[in-house]
Amino acid sequence: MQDLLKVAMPKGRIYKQASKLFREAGLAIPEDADDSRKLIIAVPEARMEFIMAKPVDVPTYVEYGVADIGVVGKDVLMEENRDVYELLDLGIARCRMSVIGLPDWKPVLNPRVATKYPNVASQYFRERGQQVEVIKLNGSIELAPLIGLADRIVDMVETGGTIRENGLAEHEQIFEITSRLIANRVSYRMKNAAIQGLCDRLQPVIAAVTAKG
Ligand SMILES: Nc1ncnc2c1ncn2[C@@H]1O[C@H](COP(=O)(O)OP(=O)(O)OP(=O)(O)O)[C@@H](O)[C@H]1O
Ligand SMILES: O=P(O)(O)OC[C@H]1O[C@H](OP(=O)(O)OP(=O)(O)O)[C@H](O)[C@@H]1O
Repeated sequence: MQDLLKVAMPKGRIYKQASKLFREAGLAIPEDADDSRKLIIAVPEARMEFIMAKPVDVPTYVEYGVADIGVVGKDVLMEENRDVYELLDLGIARCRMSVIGLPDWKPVLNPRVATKYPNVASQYFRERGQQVEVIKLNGSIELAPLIGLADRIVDMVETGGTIRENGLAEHEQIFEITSRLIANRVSYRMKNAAIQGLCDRLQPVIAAVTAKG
């Protein structure tokens, strides 16, 4: 019998898109899992078990091997820098990471940059030879330039609605972001048939979705 795969699934905005993709790949993901508060969801027909995680924790579960594979945004992967394999670009939860500020922003010496992504932001400005003070926040990042905590922010932009409604401007686009399928290094060897089988089922679905735009 095929190995059972423990899958770290992000709760929240990625889950709906990931479960849709898995269903389109022919996996029997129960519909009632979408609105459930259960943290461990058995998906017996697909030989899977979903571990419902906070998105930022997915690479941690996978690195430690308590999940064999996981679904996670590239933003989180870059920030967390965990020792995991990145297997597939799933093409879902598409957005971008950008530098944002007031429209009339002018460069200052040693500016403050607020973000949920201190490692990515520090590296970005370091590579450009710009000295900045990075301030870590956990949400409502757009507040920072509005109330004078920071000169600029590094944050996600999807529809652009949040920056528009708050009178902010997107100064630089840093990366295009999509969600990725990641694997624990040992699981990838020990459960290779099951993991490869999943990738083989997902790939044509991803190609079709990407072709549609
Ligand atoms: N508009 C968006 N803002 C932020 N992230 C987005 C957006 N659209 C897609 N994403 C992707 O979704 C992932 C999860 O988003 P986020 O970190 O906001 O978690 P969430 O689903 O709101 O759950 P939680 O609030 O519990 O962390 C991000 O890491 C990113 O890859
Ligand atoms: O371009 P948009 O479509 O408006 O999406 C971008 C917004 O969505 C995210 O916030 P989220 O909803 O996760 O809230 P939080 O970061 O304040 O928790 C992100 O941090 C931006 O604020």
